[in-house]
Amino acid sequence: MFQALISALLSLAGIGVVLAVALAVTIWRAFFTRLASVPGPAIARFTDLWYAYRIYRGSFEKDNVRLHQKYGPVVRYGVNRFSIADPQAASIIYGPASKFTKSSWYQTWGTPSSHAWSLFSDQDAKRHASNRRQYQNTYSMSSLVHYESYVDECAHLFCQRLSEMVAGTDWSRPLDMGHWLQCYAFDVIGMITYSKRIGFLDFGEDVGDVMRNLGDHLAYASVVGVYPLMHPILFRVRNWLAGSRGKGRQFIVNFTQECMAAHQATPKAQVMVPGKNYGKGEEQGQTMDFLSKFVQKHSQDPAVFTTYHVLSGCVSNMVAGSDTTSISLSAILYHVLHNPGVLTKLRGEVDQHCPQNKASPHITFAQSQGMPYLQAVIKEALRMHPATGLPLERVVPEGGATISGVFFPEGAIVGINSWVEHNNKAIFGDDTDRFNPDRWLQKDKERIGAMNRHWMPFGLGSRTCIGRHISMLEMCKLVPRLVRDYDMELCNMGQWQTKDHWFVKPENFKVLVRPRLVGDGP
Ligand code: HEM
Repeated sequence: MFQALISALLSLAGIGVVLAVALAVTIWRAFFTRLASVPGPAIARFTDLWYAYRIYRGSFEKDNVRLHQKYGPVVRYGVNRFSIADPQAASIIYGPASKFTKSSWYQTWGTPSSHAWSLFSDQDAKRHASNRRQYQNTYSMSSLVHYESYVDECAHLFCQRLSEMVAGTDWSRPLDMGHWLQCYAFDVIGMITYSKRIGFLDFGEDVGDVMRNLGDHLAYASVVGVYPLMHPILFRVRNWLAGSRGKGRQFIVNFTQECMAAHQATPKAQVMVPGKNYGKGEEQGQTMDFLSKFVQKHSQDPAVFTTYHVLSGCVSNMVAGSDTTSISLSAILYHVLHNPGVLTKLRGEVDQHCPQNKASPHITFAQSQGMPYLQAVIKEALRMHPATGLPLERVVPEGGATISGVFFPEGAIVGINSWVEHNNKAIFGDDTDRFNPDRWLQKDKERIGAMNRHWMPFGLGSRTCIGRHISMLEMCKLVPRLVRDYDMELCNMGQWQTKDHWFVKPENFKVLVRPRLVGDGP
């Protein structure tokens, strides 16, 4: 009895000591370290819960811009987390010579095991560089132009579905354009990865619950990433509760494995695109999808390109390749429809370069590259609404770093949010709030060079988006086609609602659509 009492008192004393030490460390960090003078919300000095809560609320891209408007170029948003808005910062943090690595926030984007790396979440810079080299070729622009027919097929089906849905409705039926654009982007990824549409465009719905689980993964990983120590437990508990198919990321991994098994079991789909003239050596049957390329790489060198590389490459496509592109496509359409002057100019350019032709409705990537206004519209929309909306966090390397006049010791987490960078008037001009594609067409080449260096919808440096050429191909082909062949009107002319769980996704992007008759003005 007496012994039990002593041991209980000792345990209590132990807990008390741990709490006291934690409190002392928190107070010391908040008030007595070099970084104590960095301004920000008072509560963020003491706990990262403020940041986790703000992510959960889903509008951190706006919060982040406001923080800098209130506190200046360097802002604290967590105990050891700092957001930077300074033109000099990007090259220090993400530039070619940078030794900054990804922060622990990225851990929740992978499966909790030190061996189960993913290209996006890997914090080990050496391993990442070696793995990235393995994939780089497959994602290069020169490889991707061979996939045009895959994109054409999905663009064709997308337009067919639009026409079917609005046939005879005379503007009366609003379409959930955000959803349909995600169907398009997901089916393109299916075609490129497995030579097979997953079927979103065919059914118009969330085939196999994939979109819902992707959304679940984003919400989970973005919030729990602030406290990654919880990830190994939460990941297992969530999946155990969900049953055999798993939840969030694990569900996507399982779904990917099913797609891979189906691909390996049947010969590659041979779908010919209506209206497309296939040139010599360009037949769709000759284009190798990503999975076939990965499998070939594996059989050539199984020790270097392992079966895990094959799976991980396909999972990356599924997780990173649909929301990002559909959000960017939504942003382009939203801003174009909000600005009738831009629509008129864009349509004029498209009509001139590729007039309507029912026999051959596709717009080639090469044609899209010959339309400077289209390129400026895409760039400006991705400036106004980059798909990712949280700081791209990096850890300050050994020796520390001075950024925007503040010395950050080794281990501090610093990051730039593309929403903040794209809002910087010193880089993009005084009218950053205005959708103005012409800013990319001005004569001042130096200014354009600076804007290009700070345009970061696809990130910057060694961790820049490996899939950006895929999405550019998708956007460059679909946008001019929609503008040329359809009249569209926004249903809610006010601001749209978005949710930022890493990807800043529109929630109510409703559009009225009507096929455009040849010769119609916008
Ligand atoms: C408009 C579309 C897209 C946008 C805006 C976008 C955005 C980004 C950004 C900002 C990053 C860097 C994140 C960071 O530094 O923390 C990134 C990385 C990545 N993206 Fe994309 N992405 C897009 C499309 C795609 C597609 C289509 C794929 C694959 C098919 C893809 C796969 C990846 C992968 C694997 C990474 C990690 C690369 C690495 O760390 O080496 N993305 N993306």
